[in-house]
Amino acid sequence: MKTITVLPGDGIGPEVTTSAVRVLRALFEKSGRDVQFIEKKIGGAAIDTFGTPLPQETIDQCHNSDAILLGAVGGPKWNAQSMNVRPEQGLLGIRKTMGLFANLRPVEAFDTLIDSSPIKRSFVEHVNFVIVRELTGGLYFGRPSERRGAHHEQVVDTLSYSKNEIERVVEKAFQLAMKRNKKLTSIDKANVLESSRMWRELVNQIAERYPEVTVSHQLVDSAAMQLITNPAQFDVLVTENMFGDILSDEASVITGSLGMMPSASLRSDKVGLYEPAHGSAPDIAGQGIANPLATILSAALLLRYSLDMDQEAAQIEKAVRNVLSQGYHTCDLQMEQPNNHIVNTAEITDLVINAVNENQTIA
Ligand SMILES: NC(=O)C1=CN([C@@H]2O[C@H](COP(=O)(O)OP(=O)(O)OC[C@H]3O[C@@H](n4cnc5c(N)ncnc54)[C@H](O)[C@@H]3O)[C@@H](O)[C@H]2O)C=CC1
Ligand SMILES: CC(C)CC(=O)C(=O)O
Ligand SMILES: [Mg+2]
Repeated sequence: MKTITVLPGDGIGPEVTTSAVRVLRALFEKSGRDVQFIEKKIGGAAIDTFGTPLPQETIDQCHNSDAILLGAVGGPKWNAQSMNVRPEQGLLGIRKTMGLFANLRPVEAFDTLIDSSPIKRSFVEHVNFVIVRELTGGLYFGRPSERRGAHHEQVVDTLSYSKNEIERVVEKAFQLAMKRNKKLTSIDKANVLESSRMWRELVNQIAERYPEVTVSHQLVDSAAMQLITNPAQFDVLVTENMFGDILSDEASVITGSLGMMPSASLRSDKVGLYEPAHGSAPDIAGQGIANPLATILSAALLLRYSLDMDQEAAQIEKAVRNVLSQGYHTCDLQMEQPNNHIVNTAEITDLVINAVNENQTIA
């Protein structure tokens, strides 16, 4: 039997993981797969119960899982707490403890959502790329990271990488590019940062083993602009942890909403952690209106990468497309077509499950 650990977290986290688990259960029932779901706490919810954002029982359970499905962590309730008990530390901690160094964030402009993006239709049409974000090193993990001085008048954060940390994520990005359109864009700040210069050197070295892949380098500031002005040029992007964090929220604008961007955090074996790219959205939490599609699409990635269930993954993706193409969407998406229906989190989940059940085969 396979085990999926569910970490709902905070804010809209429990709302969107509930949706994704419902879709997964429907699929497992249909395909006769024996999969158990075990829920554990992380983030603010864990601080409230255990005094820590990443309790040992959560870590142990994740280590005994085939895959992890996570909602989101954080919220204003925990913002006043000192840094070592912030909910976000739970998320960073589980990624690091599990060694999940490669975060894949696919960006696809679905036909029916093209006009939901504020970017011109001609720029967004046919866009389909994946951001590969380094996830367990870089600026979010470098030490020291602290306040200094008698009056805490100074502060330091550190961007640190070993060769191996860069090589393994770049290798993953090349492997992905080989399965796609064989185009890799590495994003850095090599005109300023030593870490970026080493990053660039290693990308060029690894490129020699992938002669079919066309490699280019872009500075992160210009890449941020080109993501909006010419997103169709991209196939696979690979970049440092914080650069990838920021660029992926920016890229979500192409999809119509942050609520449309799934992610898979991977390592060398099949175990992975799957979560939407968005946060806990405290401004809409508890209202039942969150868009669960990023988490449902993350569940599809879970099936593909951790459970070898490619066909079922494709069924979820097809179901999501079908529901959107019928004009159903949550209120974060702006749709102006005539058959436009705004629905809530539970309703869009029901529609996806119905669409999964109706489509026995993949077109
Ligand atoms: N992976 C994680 O657990 C992440 C956690 N965070 C945490 O989340 C908290 C809130 O952060 P924010 O900066 O507000 O970012 P956020 O991603 O939670 O929200 C940004 C905006 O997007 C909207 N939004 C996000 N997801 C949505 C969805 N599924 N459906 C509809 N609308 C959606 C929100 O309502 C908000 O207006 C913070 O504590 C932050 O640290 C932020 C990013 C990722
Ligand atoms: C705690 C943050 C690094 C979470 C975040 O913004 C993300 O992973 O996208
Ligand atoms: Mg982020």
